[in-house]
This record gives sequence, structure tokens and C-alpha cells, in this order.
Amino acid sequence: MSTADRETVTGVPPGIAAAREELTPMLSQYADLCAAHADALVLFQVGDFYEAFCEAAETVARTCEVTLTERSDSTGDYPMAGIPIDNAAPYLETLLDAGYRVALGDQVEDAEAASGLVDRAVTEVITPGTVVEDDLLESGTTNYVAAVAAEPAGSTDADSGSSPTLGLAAVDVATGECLVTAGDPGTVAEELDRIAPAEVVVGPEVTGDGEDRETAATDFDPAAGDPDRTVHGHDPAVFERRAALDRLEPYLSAPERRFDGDAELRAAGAVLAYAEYTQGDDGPLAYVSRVRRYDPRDRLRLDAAAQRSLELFENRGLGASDTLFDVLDSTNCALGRRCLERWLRRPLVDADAIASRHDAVGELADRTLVREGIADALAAAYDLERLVGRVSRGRADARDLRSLYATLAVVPELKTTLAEGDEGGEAAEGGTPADLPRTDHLRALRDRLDELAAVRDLIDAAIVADPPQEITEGGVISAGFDDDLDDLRTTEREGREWVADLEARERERTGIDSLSVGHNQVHGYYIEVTDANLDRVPDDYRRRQTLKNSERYYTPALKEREEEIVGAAERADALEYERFVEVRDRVAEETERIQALADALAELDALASLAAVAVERDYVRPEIVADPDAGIEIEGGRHPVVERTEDAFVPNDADLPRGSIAVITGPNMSGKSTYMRAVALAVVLAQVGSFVPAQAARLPVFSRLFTRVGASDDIAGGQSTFMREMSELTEILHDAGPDSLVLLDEVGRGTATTDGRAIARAAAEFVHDELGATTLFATHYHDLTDLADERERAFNLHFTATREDGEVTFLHRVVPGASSSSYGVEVAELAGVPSAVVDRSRDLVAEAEAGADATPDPERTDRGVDPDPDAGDASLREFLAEEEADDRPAIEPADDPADGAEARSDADPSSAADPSPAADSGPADTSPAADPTDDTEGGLPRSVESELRDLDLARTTPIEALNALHDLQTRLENDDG
Ligand SMILES: Nc1ncnc2c1ncn2[C@@H]1O[C@H](COP(=O)(O)OP(=O)(O)OP(=O)(O)O)[C@@H](O)[C@H]1O
Repeated sequence: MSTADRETVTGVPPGIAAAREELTPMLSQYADLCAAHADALVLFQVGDFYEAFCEAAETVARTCEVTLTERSDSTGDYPMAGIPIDNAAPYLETLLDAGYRVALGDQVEDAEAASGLVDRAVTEVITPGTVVEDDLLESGTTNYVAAVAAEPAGSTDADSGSSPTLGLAAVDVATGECLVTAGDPGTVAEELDRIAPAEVVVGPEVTGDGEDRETAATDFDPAAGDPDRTVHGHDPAVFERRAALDRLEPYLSAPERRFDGDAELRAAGAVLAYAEYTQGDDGPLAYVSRVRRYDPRDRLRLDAAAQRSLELFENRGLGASDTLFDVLDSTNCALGRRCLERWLRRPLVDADAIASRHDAVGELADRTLVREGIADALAAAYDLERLVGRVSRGRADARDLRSLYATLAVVPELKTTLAEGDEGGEAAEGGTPADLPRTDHLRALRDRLDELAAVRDLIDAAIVADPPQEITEGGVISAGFDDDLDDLRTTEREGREWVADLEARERERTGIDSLSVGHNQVHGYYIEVTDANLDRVPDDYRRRQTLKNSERYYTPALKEREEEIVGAAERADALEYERFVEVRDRVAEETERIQALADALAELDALASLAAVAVERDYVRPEIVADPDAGIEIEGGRHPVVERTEDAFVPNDADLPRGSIAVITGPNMSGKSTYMRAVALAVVLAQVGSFVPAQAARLPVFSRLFTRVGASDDIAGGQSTFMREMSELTEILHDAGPDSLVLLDEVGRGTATTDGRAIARAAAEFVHDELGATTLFATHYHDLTDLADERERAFNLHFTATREDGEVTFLHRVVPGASSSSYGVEVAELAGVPSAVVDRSRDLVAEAEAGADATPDPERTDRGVDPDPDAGDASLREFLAEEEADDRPAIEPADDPADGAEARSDADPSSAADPSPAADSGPADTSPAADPTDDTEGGLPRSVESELRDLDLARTTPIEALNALHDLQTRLENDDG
């Protein structure tokens, strides 16, 4: 749905606005709420339903597929549609998915107590980035709303002398996590991709709508990394410096000194203003207790392209589960899952910090029982961060407090587990409980496991074990917690017992055996006597109700008891609510400690998950080398995701000196991309703190990782335009440096071969000469392999294939050196395409290459590739030629009419330039010159030849090549016929 569509139903619906003078008080109240929340769709509580009216009703009915009804009152007839409040979640989700922000206009006073119109107010604005309802939030995920603000013109960054132009702040409204940073538009765009907020609020200067139009960061698109991201403006006043300072005051002391420049300050102020607005504008959000500033340079920088092409969180080609995150996620609770996600989005760059995590993962990998004990204990933990968020917002119910208790209750167990030796024996662990955990990292983590005994005991003493959902109707507070409450409950209970015994007593007193005592909502308690016994009714009975065959009575004593019971119950319910809120408030006072505990539990779960994966998938601890000149050394490396689905994954080594460029060639589908990604993923995993899928690994610490995946490899992403490819390449060429790892996969593939090849070559040279980045460069442009002869730090790797029983098998093994340039033709040959076509294709490739080589290029006179394509083919073709010597019939149909042509071609490659029509088109013996009507030239029909010429082999997959060749073959056969 377009924004324009949405605008017609947010704000005051036109039908209501038009009838402004005649509105009923209720509609008038509705119109006021709509006007005050003009960017949202207001849902208005009427009893048990949230209603919308006029055009807004039509939208709700259409979007949520609920009935549109007609309402009539003094305003006139107008449409109305509603959703049930007690089952609102699925409808709210539908509205959010359709792109709406939804303002809940709740009744904020007791409808029965209200005199006249019930007071209503917007208690919450539900938006994609600020939902807090568990029903609408995915468990274990973080849901951020972000704000981006611009640095006002003229201010400078004191530290670096450069001028960060944009500030970025993000809040998870459910947990209270708040992050703030700043940087140039590129950095902020990258951080946005990393944080992946569901919603971005942009300041007026950013979009250029405000007074500072000249400072607008016009090339900044907050939705660039994710077109599904909701982006919009908000009240420009909240982006003002003064307003931001005031807003931040309750959240942290001396806010003016806490930020690096105005942009950060404004973004932080604005995001908190927006978060408060969505939570009903009730003032500061107490549970946002940690506003954390960070520097993007403190983490391995991965932009959206890298996250996407390395398939860290999303796999557009395969199922959603085939991602690195899915491989790593063996967490046991939502806290750990979110933590692991954060780690993977922001891997570390500090060698000591990385090694410290490796220590912890190693210890947990060794101590099986401890790891399992942690997993068992944490499986009983609830989402502490969201629970404490609800407690602090005053939205937690008694069940939430019990969940909080259950989570706190695992803490002592965890501490004991961490100090326990495997098999219960210290010997097995090599230490006494006092020495355990063995690593500093786990010891520090254990010390952060705050038992919060007072909070835990308070909840346990106050709240019954299995409380009801409602907190206002009693049954929530445990007996023994409050004397007054106990007295009231005793009065109530004794009263009920007295009534329960009344029947027996009255039967005895009156002699009426059929007399019964009952209760109903309208009349309360009564004594029922059938008509046949009315003459025995005592004098103190007062008539309450006459039924068909009986009369109902009460007595003054019964009435008195009833009043006592009802009074005690009402007061008890109210007192319970009061006590409950007190308990909740006391828990809320410990918000920061609970959040700190949540962090510790989350880390423990994430570490245990990494350890479990390391054990289960046979990962090894990488040695982290802090030396800035160290390169990548991996022995027997595997791709963590592909190895799950490939039965026989072939491990490969990687030895990439720092600043080197490996040019990787090989046929399509031979494993180039998988290899490059496996190397990059080993780096990412190691810097996350994980072990890596390899036999051994020595890795340096990189600070940036760039990927550029060729157009055709990213088609599933729908972003395969050459323009995008080039702009990503531009970013790399601008920003990569010696501390970067760069993956270039078939760069230049998205355009004409000559241009593509030239760009690939120039980019490779630039990366090597100017940037010094450690680079893996997969390409089908074979002539790039001569870079190894020309550049000191360039070398070649290639992938090979074999053939068995006429079938090509990729070995998926990387070996040193360059490989063949014309695999498409090889595959065609193996598939049995007539030799005439194969040979002609080969010649055309050679011609094209010769043409390209003929281009004057003073730097390339010593080109190391033999222009003869056969001579340059070091892998597949030679390998296959040997095999074919033993097994020739398998690749050539016995009656192949092109036998002669192949023999000739093998003997004299130049013969294709002077073809014999007899070889190509059967018995005909006319020459082209002899027959001017003949459509052949060079032995092939012209149309076939021109089609062959137009084939862009570098952009053709084997299947496409086969199909194309099959078409050509059919055409030739038809011509023959
Ligand atoms: N080391 C390996 N062991 C086993 N199977 C592998 C290995 N590497 C790759 N494969 C399999 O081969 C398929 C193709 O690999 P990959 O996409 O890396 O090839 P490629 O050479 O990059 O192809 P293209 O040039 O067409 O992009 C993978 O999807 C995987 O199934």
C-alpha cells in the first residue's frame, strides 16, 4: 500500500471532519484523538471492542477482513468496524503488516463509574519498531526503532577533526536497550543495516525538509539496505538540540557531555521522544536505563551487502533456515538468542576480547556436563529483558512476576553448575570447585550472576504459584503475605462457611426437608421453599422472589452475612491489587540489576551455544594473531552452512598472506564462491568468539569485511543491476584498506564481456596496488590470472573437475595455479555437441581473446597466457583429454558426423578458419564461392554463426550453454535435412 493510501485513513477521517459541527460527544472525542495522532490509525475502545469510524472503518474492515456495519445517531448514518479487544493481536499484526501505525484509544476510567461520556486517551501507539506486545513480537529477536539526525552545519568533531554528519540512535522499546552512534552517511547506512531496525524516524535536516535544507544529506537513504523498513518523519521539534537535552536529562546525567557532537545528541533525544510517544506519552521510560554510545570502529564492520552475500541471517536462494545464524543458534532462551544475534551482527575487533570469548567457549566445549546443565537451567528461563520492561512500564501481570521468579530461581543452580566438576568429580575437571570455572571469562560471568534474592523471595512470598491473568479480581496474592488481607479473606471464608451450613440448620429449624440455600448474581443468597411447605416458613423469613412452584426468602442474619462476605471480598480484591502493584513497583526498583543479570544470562547462553555447536560440528579454536601483518592460514576449512547439506563436503586450505590477492578460476559450479565465503565466514566466526569449521586456523583480526557478488549470483536478491554492482564496488575501492578482507565474486559480469573484463582487471590491480586489502577474487575472465606474473602479492588458485562414465564431476578442491578459460565449450563437448560446433565455438573464443589482446596496452606486453586456448588450458581439458584417450566413445556419439572435423581441428587449430564444408555439413562439396545462394560461411550457416558470436560465454551458465547449443544443433540438423 502506498503512503498516499495510508494518509487518507490516518488523521481525522474525512467523513468525520466534514460533520464536525454535528458530532456526538463520543465521535467528537474520537475526532480529537485522531487529530492528535495524525500519523496513526486510531482504534477507539467502545466496551469490549476497538472501533473505527467512517473511512477509517472501511480501512479496518478491508485490511482485517471484519464486517463493516452502519451506525446511526444524531450525526447521521456512518460506517463502523471493530475488532475484539481480547483477541486484538492478530488484527493489530495485520494492520502493522499493512504499514499502519495504530493508536489505541482506551477507556481510561471505569465505564460504570463515569458520569456521562467515558474518558478515553491514547495509551499506546503501536508501530513496527515499537511494539511491545509479546503476541506481536517474535521471541528471541530484537525490535528496534531508530532515529537519524543531522549534525548542524559548521560544527566539527573534536576528536578526529572530521565532521560526522549524521547521528543514529536506536531503542528496543520492549527491553530498554538504547544505542547511539554517529558517522558519515555511509557509516550510518552501514550501522542501520547492522542494527536492522523495523522503523526509522528521520530528522528534518536529513531529508532536507527543514530549515537546514542546505545541510540535507541527500544521498542518504535510510531504507537502502532494506526496502521493507518503515521510514518516516516525526515532530521536527523533538530533533532540536535543546529539546533533546531536556528529553535526555532523566535518562543519563550531564547529557551535554555524553555525546560526540550534536547529531548523536539529537538522534538520541528524538528516538526517546518517539519511544515515549508510542508508549502513551507518560514521560520517561524508566527501563531505558542504559543509553550506550558506541563507535562503529569498535566492531568488525559488515555492510548490508556482506551480511546478505554471506547469508548471515537471510538466505534468499535456499530456505530461510540455511543461514550462519541458524547453524550457530543452539541457544536455550530468548535472551541468549538475541545476544548471539547481536554478536553476529557486530563481531569483535579486539584480539584479547576475542581470545577471551574463545577461552570461555573452549571451557564449555570441554565440560560437557556443565554445558548441558547450563542448557537445562536456561531452558526454564523466561525473557527477562522483556519481563523487566513490562514490570517497569507498569504493564506486568502476576504471571509475568511469576515468570520473573522462575528465571531468578535458575541463577543459584547455574552458579552451582559452573562450579561443578564433570561426573561430579574434581579429578575429571582437574580442579576443585574453588578453581572453577577455569577461565577468567567464565569466572567473571559467574560473578555477574546476581541472585537478586530479595526480589526472588518477595515475588515467591507475595504471588501465588499459578495466578490468574486478571490482576484486579483477586486470587493473586498468597495467604500469609498481608495480615489485613488475610483477615478479609478469613471473614469472607467464614461467611461462606456459615452460609454453606445454613441449609442444614434451617432444615432442622423448620422441618422442611426440601429447603435449599442458593445464590445468584442478581439477588445474592436466598432460602428456597416449595409452595407445598410455605405454611412452615418462620416469621423471620423475608420474601425475595416468587417463582412458579416456590418462594425465595432471606433472613436478616443471612443478609448481614452476605453483606459481610461481599464487602470483605471487594475490599480483599482491591487490597490484593494494591499489594500487587506495590510488589511490582518494588521489583521495578531493581530494573538495572535485573537488566544486568539478563545480560549475564544472555552471554552465558550464547557462549554455551557456541560451545555446543563447536562440539557437535567439530569446529576448532582458531589462533588469533594480533600482528597487523599476519595473513589467513586455514587448514581443511569448510563452509558452515553448505557442509550441512552436502554429504561429502570437501575441506580446503587457505593461505592468504596479508595484502595478497588470490585470483580464483574454475568452471561454473566448481566451488569458487563457496570457498571464498568459507574463508570470510571463518573470519566472522572467529571474531564473534566462535570456533571455526576447520582442522586448524590461524587468523588475524580484520576491521572491515567487504563483499561484491557478481550480478548473476545475486539475482534472487532482485538487485542484479550493473549499476548496483558498480556502486558496491565503488564503496570497496574507496573504503577498503590493509585491515580489510575483500571478496570479489565475478565482478564485471553484469555488462558486456570486454567492459566487464576491463573493469575486473582494473579493480583487481587497484585493490592490490593501492588498497593492500587481503582479497579473494573469483572470476571467469581467465586473463586475470596473469596478474600473478605481474604483481608481487597476486597468485592464482583454481578448481578442477573430473569425468567418470561420461559425467563431469566437480572435485571442489582448490589447487594452486590458473585454470582453463573455456569451460562452457568443454561442457558442451562432454555433452555430445557435434565437434563442428564445438570447434567453431573454440575458434570464436580464441578470436575474441585475440581481439581483446590486440588492444594496445603497454602494461600487458608480457601477458602470461598463451593465446592458444588449448595451450592455456591447464586443468579440465588436459585432464579430460587423458581420460578421453581411454574412453573416447563415451564423449562422442558413434555416428557423429563431425568426427573428421575434430580430427582436423586437433591436428591444426587454424583449420577452422578454412573449414571444409564436407566436415561440417555432410557430403556437400560446393564451396561458398561456387554457390552464392548458400547461407554458409566458414562451414556454418550464417545465422548459426552470428548466434554463436553473440553468445556471452562469461554470462552463460552450463545449462543455458547446453540449451543454446542444443538449439543450434537442431537448426543445423534441420538444415542438413
Ligand atoms: N568444498 C565443497 N564440497 C562439496 N560441495 C561443494 C563444495 N563447494 C561447493 N560445493 C557445491 O557446489 C555448488 C556450487 O558451488 P559454488 O556456487 O561455490 O560454485 P562456483 O564455482 O562459485 O559457481 P559459479 O561460477 O557458477 O558461481 C555448491 O552449491 C555446493 O553444493
